[in-house]
This record gives sequence, structure tokens and C-alpha cells, in this order.
Amino acid sequence: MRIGIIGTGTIASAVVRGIVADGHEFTVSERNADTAAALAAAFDNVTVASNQGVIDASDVVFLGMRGNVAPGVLKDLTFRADQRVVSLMVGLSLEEIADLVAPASADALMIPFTFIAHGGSPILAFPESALLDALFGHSNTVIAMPDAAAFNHYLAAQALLSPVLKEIQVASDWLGARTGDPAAAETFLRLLIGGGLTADPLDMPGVIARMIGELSTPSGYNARLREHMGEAGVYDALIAGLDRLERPDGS
Ligand SMILES: NC(=O)C1=CN([C@@H]2O[C@H](COP(=O)(O)OP(=O)(O)OC[C@H]3O[C@@H](n4cnc5c(N)ncnc54)[C@H](OP(=O)(O)O)[C@@H]3O)[C@@H](O)[C@H]2O)C=CC1
Ligand SMILES: O=C(O)[C@@H]1CCC=N1
Repeated sequence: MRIGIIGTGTIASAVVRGIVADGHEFTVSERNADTAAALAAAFDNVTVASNQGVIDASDVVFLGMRGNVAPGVLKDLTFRADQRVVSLMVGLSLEEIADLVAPASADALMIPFTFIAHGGSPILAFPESALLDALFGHSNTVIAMPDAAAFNHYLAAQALLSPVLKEIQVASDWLGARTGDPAAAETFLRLLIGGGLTADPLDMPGVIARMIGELSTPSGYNARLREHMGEAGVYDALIAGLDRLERPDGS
């Protein structure tokens, strides 16, 4: 397949790396220049072109710009009716993308995570897309949303990722400062948090509740820290923050 990227940034670069060995031809936009050059230097099947050059060379075009710049960029570009477009961007609906890329078809909105570069990423998709299943399903989990509202709820919920990472970083720094071995501290906490969550089959219900139950030794370290965090309002703040993400003005 001939795949184009407009907006060769953090997430688009990870997407390319994730499927670059699958026999496709990639044309990536010259912005970001360093990222585009790095991809072209690393892979024989990646070429750099102008935005219009990307479109002209591709069957499928991924949009990896930031949502706020996309309308101004896309209005000056010409798509073909035989093309399909996938948006990686937050902030523009499928209908808005469709208007901006006509006469090409807006195939799907797609939210991957940077570890798609290695596989194993959940990928939020709306609507269900045979194209995304074919391109990414072999090494990632494509989760298709039934409607735009569900997509937007999942989009808010995925924001949990970086606060969780921040907590791990704070605890890792705390541990490393005490032991004098920050690298070992980070390795331990990555294994601790990451290993358990996917150890059970993904279709098994109630895994998190069971794990919390298993970590509830009365007066144990886990029980005490969990209660402390609850008393400090962390879980209430999380719900309030998720609700806030869903309000149009973010208030
Ligand atoms: N980061 C992530 O993990 C994820 C991000 N997203 C979403 O994807 C979108 C991009 O995010 P991210 O990759 O982090 O952002 P980046 O800033 O890393 O990437 C945006 C890219 O767009 C390029 N760009 C800017 N203007 C133009 C233009 N006129 N023509 C072509 N390209 C242009 C930028 O180039 P330059 O550097 O030269 O300005 C940059 O390479 C956002 O909407 C984000 O919400 C979705 C899933 C995950
Ligand atoms: O959270 C965001 O705004 C986007 C989607 C995933 C990463 N960045």
C-alpha cells in the first residue's frame, strides 16, 4: 500500500515505525524536517515530500498535525476521490475531516499510543475500519467505537495514562533517592505496574477489582497508601478531571 503522512511528528513517526517492515511505501511530509529525515535515513521505503507531494504519492493518507493547524493546512491541498484518509488528530470530528479532505473519503479517526512503534498498543478507532484492522491489527489491539460519543469518552479516559506515569515517576524518584540506584528503581516499578495488568487474559472481567482485593492485607502497605491517597482526594480529583475534559470549554 502507498501510505502518506502529513504532519510527521511524534505520533505519526511512531505509526510509521510500527508498520514500516510490512511492505508498504511511505511518503512523509517534510515537517518536522528532523523527524522526516530520520525516518528516510533509517528506512529505504520512506521518502520525504511536500504536503501535496505526499497526497499525490499515496492511496491512504494519515493526518498527524495538531488539530488546530489542520484546517488551514488542508484547505490548500487537493485530494483524490480514490483516497482514504485517517486522522490521528484530536479536536476534529470525522465530519470535519471529511469536509476538509473531500473528495477523498475520511475512513476513520484513530488514537494510537507511541508504543505502537513496537506493537502492543491499544488503538481507538471510530468508526470500525477494515483498513485499520488490516494495517495494525496483527500487532496491536484495535478497539472500534460504535459512535462518536463513545470515541470521545474513551479519548478522555486515555488521559489517565500520563497522570499514572507521573505517579510512577514520583515514586521512582523517591525510591531511587533512598537506594542510590534510580535505574533499578524505575525498572522495578515499570515491571510492577506493567506486568500485572496484562498477565490475565484481556477478556477476563473484574481483573482490577480482584487485584485490589489481593492487595488489601489489613494495615498492609498497599491498603494504607491507597487509603491515604483517597483521604487526600486523589480519586475524587480524577473523576472531576475526567468530567472536565468532556466539557466543551474545559471549565
Ligand atoms: N503524542 C501522542 O502520543 C498522540 C498524539 N495524538 C494527536 O496527534 C496530533 C499530533 O500530535 P503529536 O504527534 O504529539 O504532535 P507533534 O507536534 O509532535 O506533531 C505535529 C507535526 O505536525 C507538523 N506540522 C506543523 N505544521 C505543519 C504543516 N503546515 N504541514 C505539515 N506538517 C505540519 C509539525 O512539524 P514542525 O515540528 O515542523 O512544526 C509536527 O511534525 C495531535 O492532535 C495529538 O493530540 C494522538 C495520539 C497520540
Ligand atoms: O491526550 C491527547 O491529547 C493525545 C491523545 C493521546 C496522546 N495525546
